[in-house]
Amino acid sequence: MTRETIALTPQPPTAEAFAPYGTMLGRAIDFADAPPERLSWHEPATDFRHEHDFDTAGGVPEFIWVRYRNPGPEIARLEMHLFTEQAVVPLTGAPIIHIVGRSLADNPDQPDPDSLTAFCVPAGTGLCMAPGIWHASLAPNGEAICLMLTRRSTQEDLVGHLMHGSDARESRIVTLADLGWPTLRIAG
Ligand SMILES: NC(=O)N[C@@H](O)C(=O)O
Repeated sequence: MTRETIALTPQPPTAEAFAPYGTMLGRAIDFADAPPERLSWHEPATDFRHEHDFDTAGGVPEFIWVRYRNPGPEIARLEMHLFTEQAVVPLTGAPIIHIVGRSLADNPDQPDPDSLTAFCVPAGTGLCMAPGIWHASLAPNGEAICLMLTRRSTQEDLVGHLMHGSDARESRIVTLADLGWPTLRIAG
């Protein structure tokens, strides 16, 4: 790899732009005219609609509360979860920069640098990643509190790895410098 730096310019999340990585949550839609399969309801005081059937591959789903404080702009590590989808929904005013990517075609345990995209995710929208999607999150505008939906066994496995160094059986975490990558950063 000859590039000095991989610089990603965050883009707004749209259903189309995020489709290679999973499902965008909270896309703009006319609640009053949502198609029947969206199981929606609209009245003067309330709108709601179906967004997504969350898939944990049979595991126990788990909500966790996440506080991101890493301002970036560099991203040192990427991680992915082998079996479960994972959704991240910013709750406070500060948007997050969520970086996602897919694995190399010939090595599922390494991200493909050419597949990376950064999204600027404001409160009120969210991203639900498919299993195997590499990711990292930055909070350049101050701490961002997020709701996260994941799989309990994946979380237990991840926390055990982070706290005690046990083998991660349900996730992969890579340090990009160990892969010989140039600096990965958010542009600007
Ligand atoms: N799962 C978890 O707790 N955190 C990471 O997966 C993350 O994306 O922040």
